Amino acid sequence: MTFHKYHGAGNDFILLDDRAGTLHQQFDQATIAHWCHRRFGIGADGLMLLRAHPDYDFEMIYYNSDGAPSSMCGNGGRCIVRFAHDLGIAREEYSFLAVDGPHRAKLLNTGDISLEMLDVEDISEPEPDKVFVLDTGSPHYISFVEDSNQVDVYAEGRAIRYSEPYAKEGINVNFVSTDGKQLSIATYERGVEDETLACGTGVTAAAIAAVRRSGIADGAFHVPVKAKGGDLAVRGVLRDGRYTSLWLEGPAVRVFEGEF
Ligand SMILES: N[C@@H](CCC[C@H](N)C(=O)O)C(=O)O
Repeated sequence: MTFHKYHGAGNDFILLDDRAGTLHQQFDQATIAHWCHRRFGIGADGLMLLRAHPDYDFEMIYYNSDGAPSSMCGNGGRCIVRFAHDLGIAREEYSFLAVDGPHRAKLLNTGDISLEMLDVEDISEPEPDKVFVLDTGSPHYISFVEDSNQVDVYAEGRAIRYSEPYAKEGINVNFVSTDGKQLSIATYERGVEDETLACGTGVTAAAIAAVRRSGIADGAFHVPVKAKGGDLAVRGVLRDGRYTSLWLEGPAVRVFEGEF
């Protein structure tokens, strides 16, 4: 079987062309976890299948590196668009179905890929002005800190991820700091159960939390976000408490392909 390796700002994935729709019969959760293992397998934060779909350019099926299917992956969404393009599925604008619903995506002149994310309205603030919890396709805990690069992401992220009320379903934990111009972010991902170099739904959640925290009125926003594996940005519009027209932009790069 041919596999393809891609990354989006260091968030890396194994991609499989499953347009025939037969691959899921060939592996189970333990096999995916084995392939994603960084010492005994190919190594990746997740695995995706690109499936044919009658109403969309393709369907994205996503698994975390623990081998279990999970919720939306923003960097995965951007990488699977690049994969579709590399497979010869050429579009001005892509339209694909993911676990959280339909998405549009575009290849930008810079070479980056921009992915439309679902609207967000429900945001809770367990610690006002410091901690925000919201779902951008995947659930995120956003904690504003002095310097995200100084946080022990594995220890502190894991402690929050396994604390009540999050332990059962899990949550992705993001430490975010700002210099007033851009955000810096470090993320602990559930299902990988470790720090990853970037998380697209996490970057989207951090940008929304930063806009909310700034108290700005309705209007368009553009938030650059520095993840440990690369630079991303989120564009959007705040209207009557609803974050809409959300586009996540950043690199999505083919690394190599191989056989197993
Ligand atoms: N890396 C992803 C998020 C993947 C899903 C997450 N680990 C979860 O299970 O919630 C991204 O780029 O958004």
